Amino acid sequence: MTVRVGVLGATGAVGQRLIQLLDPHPEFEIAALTASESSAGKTYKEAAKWRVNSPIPEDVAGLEVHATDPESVPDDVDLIFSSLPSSVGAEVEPGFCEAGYVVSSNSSNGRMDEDVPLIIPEVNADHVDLLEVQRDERGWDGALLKNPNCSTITMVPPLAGLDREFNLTDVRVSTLQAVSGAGYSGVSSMEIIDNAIPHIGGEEQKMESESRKLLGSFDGAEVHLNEMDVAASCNRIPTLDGHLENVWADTAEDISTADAEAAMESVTGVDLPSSPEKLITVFEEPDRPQPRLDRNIDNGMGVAVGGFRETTDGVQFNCLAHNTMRGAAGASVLNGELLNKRGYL
Ligand SMILES: N[C@@H](CC=O)C(=O)O
Repeated sequence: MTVRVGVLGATGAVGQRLIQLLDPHPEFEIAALTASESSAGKTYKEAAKWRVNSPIPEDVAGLEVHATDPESVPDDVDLIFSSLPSSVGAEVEPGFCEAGYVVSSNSSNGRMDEDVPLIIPEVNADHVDLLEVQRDERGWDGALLKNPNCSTITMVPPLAGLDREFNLTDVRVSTLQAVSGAGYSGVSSMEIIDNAIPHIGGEEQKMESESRKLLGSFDGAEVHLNEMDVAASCNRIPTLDGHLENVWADTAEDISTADAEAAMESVTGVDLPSSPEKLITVFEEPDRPQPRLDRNIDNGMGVAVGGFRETTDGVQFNCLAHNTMRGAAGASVLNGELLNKRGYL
């Protein structure tokens, strides 16, 4: 049965990607769009400055955009995708859940809340049942589930393979993040052309905390954070899409580069429409993965790894994923598919 879905923040960069992915989706049908007050009452085509590299879907172009409040969204919408600025998400998402809507959110508010599942389906799908605890505690008919930050999503699948086989103790990561991560008006051309910016506000803290939650264990009542120590340094570079990351991972057990590659490849896709079969592609060429060449791997939903070297206490590698697909809109859609499959809608 087709699931009727709504998109909050539909005119933004991630909102547009969501529409691109949801329009042809085999399980979902776009039924409601919301944006800021200034867009309410306009058609989507009038309200959105469409910047995605495929035409605006015809059946979406004429839909009316509503204000972002639960009263504006029809009751027969079963699932809401949210890509709101975090301050707005914090204000409105709980109201949607209280009104009975199930929300798959890309916004960063609430990701570390104890009763909010933070999910990458190929890594920790079992955490979704934290929603039972959330519903009990908050008295919601709806539910709130989050995907992680784009730079965290890039490194966690390969780390999951290492942790399962060899127990991670320390992770150090330095990122080279594309400008699309900051949105259309995030970084000006004068700031980023011929430059690199060694600061992305709040990003390091997100990588350090979210990765420990994703690789933590769920005992049916709460998620216990993984005990590994994570330190991140985040940098913006002038690529358009695709976050590249240099990772140093220390393990409790001895590990060779071949062991590391095999452990990562054991983290495969899951049985959901947007999950790639393979998930992690290992490159043997020392100069891969690269953003321009490899960000669209598995329709932008794969993770590419390479550049393996043994270190004193573990292994060093590079990883790359498409930040607005696997790292944002695609991640939310995948979580929506999980919610549907697990009967939460
Ligand atoms: N916070 C991230 C968003 C992901 O693309 C960034 O700034 O790059």
